[in-house]
Amino acid sequence: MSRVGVLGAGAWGTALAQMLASDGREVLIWARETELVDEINTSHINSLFLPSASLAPTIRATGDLAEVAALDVLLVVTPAQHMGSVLGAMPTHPRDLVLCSKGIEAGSGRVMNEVASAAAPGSAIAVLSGPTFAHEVAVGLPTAVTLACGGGEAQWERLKPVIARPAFRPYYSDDVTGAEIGGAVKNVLAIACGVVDGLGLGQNARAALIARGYAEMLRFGEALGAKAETLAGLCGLGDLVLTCSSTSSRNFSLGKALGEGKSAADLMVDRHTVAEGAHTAPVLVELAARHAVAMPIVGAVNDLIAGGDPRNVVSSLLARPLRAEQESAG
Ligand SMILES: NC(=O)C1=CN([C@@H]2O[C@H](COP(=O)(O)OP(=O)(O)OC[C@H]3O[C@@H](n4cnc5c(N)ncnc54)[C@H](O)[C@@H]3O)[C@@H](O)[C@H]2O)C=CC1
Ligand SMILES: O=C(CO)COP(=O)(O)O
Repeated sequence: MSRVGVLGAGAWGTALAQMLASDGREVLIWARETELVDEINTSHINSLFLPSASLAPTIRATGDLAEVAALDVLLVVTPAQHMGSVLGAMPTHPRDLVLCSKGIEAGSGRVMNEVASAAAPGSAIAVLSGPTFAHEVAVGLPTAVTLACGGGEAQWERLKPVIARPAFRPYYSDDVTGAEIGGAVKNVLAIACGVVDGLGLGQNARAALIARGYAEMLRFGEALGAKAETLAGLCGLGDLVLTCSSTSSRNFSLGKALGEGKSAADLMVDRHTVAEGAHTAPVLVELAARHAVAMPIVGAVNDLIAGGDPRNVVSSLLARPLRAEQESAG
């Protein structure tokens, strides 16, 4: 049986470890925080990032990257901005890396599979993404995800018995780029939907924003070589609908607080959980410009993160010239 582990003991890494351990198998999880290693091993809880879950006794935590490097399959669940440094600090890498983080690396503009391929050139890379709030997965509520395998069907055959559980259904895809873009872009759009909620603009506005945001996701994906049908699936539209309609989303909640008038700087300082969309928005604006893709909603979120007034930003969006719904200029 493949030896499996998780890199990163935030809410999502911990929930994935719990999901993997639900059939009694042993799961190793790497935690950056020493106190978390001790707590998971002795009290079987993660009070820092997923306090609601009572963890399976077959989950063992380690702070030693060499231990997780020796596994067969490693789910990589660090925040997007730290994936390169954590993978780079590992002495070797497992045969299969399954990337579960959602974001784009600031500065380089690299999507996660580019970051991972550069840090671990010998590993086969897959991307796991879909509608998956950590606290629901941790208690065994059902969901389904896209498992996009850069190693094609041979990798899918290796990974599906390791990852599938009765309440956790992976669907195969060969479109790694599409799976990554869905997760990265929806985080930014979730901030926008939170702003609409915080400003009290109504449910019509939110639905319109989801549809127009999805059009931005499709245009951007197409420019980077993603398949439209991937973005219409679990990792795109599925995750967009979830994250854009719930205060369980950190991105949505961040947007809601911005819409309610809190300052972006205050909201970002001292966060101990990650709202990836705030880090993705600036780099996504740069990439969209580089590829000549119109992404006005992403641009508006970027303006808000930079300190713009939500009412002015929404007014500017609403004042854009009227055009055909399917026009590529957005
Ligand atoms: N929480 C969720 O429901 C889901 C999260 N994700 C994605 O999973 C990724 C991780 O998110 P969460 O587990 O929710 O994180 P979290 O917000 O629960 O925890 C923060 C994590 O960041 C780590 N961290 C902080 N500074 C670091 C550094 N300098 N180097 C390396 N790691 C550092 C902490 O150790 C901790 O694991 C994100 O990309 C997120 O978008 C994806 C699906 C669901
Ligand atoms: O990606 C997620 C659910 O699929 C989690 O969203 P947040 O990071 O906004 O909480």
